[in-house]
Amino acid sequence: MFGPALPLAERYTALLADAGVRRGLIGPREVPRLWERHVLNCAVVAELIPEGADVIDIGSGAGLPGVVLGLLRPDLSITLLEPLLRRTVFLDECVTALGLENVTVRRGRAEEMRRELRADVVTARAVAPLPRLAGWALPLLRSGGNLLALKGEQAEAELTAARSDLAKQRPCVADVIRVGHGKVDPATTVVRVTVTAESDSAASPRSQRAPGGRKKRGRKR
Ligand SMILES: C[S@@+](CC[C@H](N)C(=O)[O-])C[C@H]1O[C@@H](n2cnc3c(N)ncnc32)[C@H](O)[C@@H]1O
Repeated sequence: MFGPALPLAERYTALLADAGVRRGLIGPREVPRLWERHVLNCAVVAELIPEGADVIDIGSGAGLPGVVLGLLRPDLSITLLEPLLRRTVFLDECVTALGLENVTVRRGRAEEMRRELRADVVTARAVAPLPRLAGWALPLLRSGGNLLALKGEQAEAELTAARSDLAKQRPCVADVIRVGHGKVDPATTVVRVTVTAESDSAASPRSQRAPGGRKKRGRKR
């Protein structure tokens, strides 16, 4: 699945198992299942993200899924958004160690970034219940953009309970999809919320750029 990025994925997994565990960012019991349950589980989400997209990963923690997406997809421009210093220090170290020129670490809370950040895709894994997460993520999305929330088996129930909340926040459609069949078991469950076309007078010209309109950047290995 990783192709030429496999050595980077292995290096990142080793960083999680070593410094990630020592600094309390990953539980020691997760080490035997880091690859299957964490790295692969996040990697399969890449197939939902269009070429050249700007991505914000809210609540990156130790870098899941943002670092995995960044190393797998050099075409993406990824912002790892994380409020806790201890975690942003680790994320900066990962970005440097892996030479990820397409990944930027930003310390802050998602709800405080409305004026500063815009993206085609927002990802989040294990960060907040859907209504709260959508309240943080939807203002950061360009029209037509997607929130991809990695959720557990209760995703359908969570979405059903959250639908009216979502509709109040911004015009959108939402569904639950499972990605990575045959690559990861169980497949990764994603709640996808797509912002539908709207007349958004607050949108900046930048916010209306289509994915892929950005010049590609190379990666230093
Ligand atoms: C349970 S951890 C999940 C980390 C990672 N996404 C993962 O799956 O391993 C939740 C993360 O969300 C971050 N977080 C909490 N509130 C946030 C907010 N308002 N904006 C951005 N991140 C937030 C926390 O600091 C923490 O790192």
